[in-house]
Amino acid sequence: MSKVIVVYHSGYGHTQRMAQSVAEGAGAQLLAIDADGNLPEGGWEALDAADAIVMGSPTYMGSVSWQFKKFADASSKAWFAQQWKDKLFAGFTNSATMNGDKLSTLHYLFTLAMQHGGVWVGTGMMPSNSKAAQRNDVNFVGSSSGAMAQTPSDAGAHEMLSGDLETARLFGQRVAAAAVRWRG
Ligand SMILES: Cc1cc2nc3c(=O)[nH]c(=O)nc-3n(C[C@H](O)[C@H](O)[C@H](O)COP(=O)(O)O)c2cc1C
Repeated sequence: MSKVIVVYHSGYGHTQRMAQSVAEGAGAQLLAIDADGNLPEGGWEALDAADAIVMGSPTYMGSVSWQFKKFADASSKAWFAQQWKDKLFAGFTNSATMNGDKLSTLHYLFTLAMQHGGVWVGTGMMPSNSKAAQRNDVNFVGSSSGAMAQTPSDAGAHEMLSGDLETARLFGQRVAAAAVRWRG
């Protein structure tokens, strides 16, 4: 069986809900980066042992949160030893605005994965962009690089749209299926 880890930071719970949906779809272990930018005990070892690492961060000022960046910088230890080479990687983010520069966040996660010598998995999903499209459709936000969710700035995590969470769940499923194929 392949091992998928979802490592994420969430300041106010929105990205955490997304992470839970991705993990549900992937059958993955969740690893939360805390408010100080640190992993729980055993976190690094779990990442070293993973076949696929799915990274999640809220979009803050057009990029990842500082807590996620602290984790990324600390991952240079694994980079030095090329410990994460040839793992699968994928990413997801949530922001308040429909665009909100979420793609910059995913690009950052992609670059981190490439620095580690990983292989990137996108959503593989068609966008919902016809006249009949509804905001709550799967992949209404329309991302191929990684899963995206959009939650209004005054909406709590419990108010996240089921369509965005379903997008995250299906994305997790795709990463898990890719990990099985990648292991051979
Ligand atoms: C410091 C900060 C910067 C933010 N920057 C952006 C941004 O660049 N684009 C955007 O659409 N939303 C932005 N937001 C809104 C967050 O992306 C949004 O509230 C998100 O749901 C937070 O996720 P979290 O609950 O997992 O922390 C920002 C919020 C904060 C607190």
